[in-house]
Amino acid sequence: MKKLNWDLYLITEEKLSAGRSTLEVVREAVDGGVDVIQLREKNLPLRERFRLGQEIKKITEQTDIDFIVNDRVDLALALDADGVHLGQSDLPLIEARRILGEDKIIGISGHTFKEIELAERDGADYLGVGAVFSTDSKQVDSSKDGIGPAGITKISEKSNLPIIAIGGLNKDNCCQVIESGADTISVISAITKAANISEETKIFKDRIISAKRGAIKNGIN
Ligand SMILES: Cc1ncc(COP(=O)(O)OP(=O)(O)O)c(N)n1
Ligand SMILES: Cc1ncsc1CCOP(=O)(O)O
Ligand SMILES: [Mg+2]
Repeated sequence: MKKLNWDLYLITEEKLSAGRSTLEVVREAVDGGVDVIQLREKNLPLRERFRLGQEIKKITEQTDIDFIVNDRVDLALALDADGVHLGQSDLPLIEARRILGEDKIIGISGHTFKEIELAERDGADYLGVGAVFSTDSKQVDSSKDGIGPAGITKISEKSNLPIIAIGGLNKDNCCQVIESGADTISVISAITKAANISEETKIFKDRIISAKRGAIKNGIN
C-alpha cells in the first residue's frame, strides 16, 4: 500500500471560488501548504479541463504536492497526473489500475461495506468517504445530514485503506473528523470560498496536524 502523507486535500471548482480562477485558488492553497489537489471542474469541457490540468501540473510538479484528476482515467493519463479519483459509476478500479499502472494513486468513493471491501480487494490506494456533513457543493445520495463522524469511525474500523473524509468539512469541524478516524480532510468550499485562501489553508492544516498528534496519543490513528 502507498504511504500517503496527506493532511489537507483541495478539490477545485471554479464556480464555487467567489469569482476567482481555479489557478488563483490553487496558487494560494499551495502557498498555504495544501498536500494534494484534485482537478474536478465537472462542467468544464474535457479540452478545457485538459488545458487547466496542464497549468495545475506545472505548479504541483515543482513541489511535493500530489495532483489527482477526478473521474477520468484518460485525462489523468494524458496529464501524467499522480493519480485519479474514481466514483462508483466511473471506469472499474481494476481497469483503471491496468491502464495507469502500479505507481499511480487510485482513490475511490465508497459508501457501503461492500464497496469498501471491493476497493481494498481491487487495489485502491485510498477511500473517499462522505458526505460527512451536509453540503451545498454536491447533491449527495446519502442522508442530507451526512454520515457524521460516527460514520467515519465505522468505516475506518472496517477498512485498512487511508480514509479521506469529504463533505461539509471546515477548519472548525476537521479535528473532530480526524479524531473519529479520518486520515485526510478533503474540501471544496472551505478553501475555494475563503476570503484569504492561503491563510485559511495554513490554519486548517495546522489544526489537522494538531488533531492527528492527539489522535496518535489516544491510539486512534
Ligand atoms: C477525495 C474525494 N472523495 C470523494 C469524492 C467524490 O467522488 P464521486 O463520488 O465520484 O463524486 P464527484 O466528485 O465525481 O461528483 C471526490 N471527488 N474526491
Ligand atoms: C464532491 C463531494 N462528494 C461528496 S460531498 C462533496 C462535496 C464537498 O464539497 P464541500 O467541501 O464544499 O462540502
Ligand atoms: Mg466522480
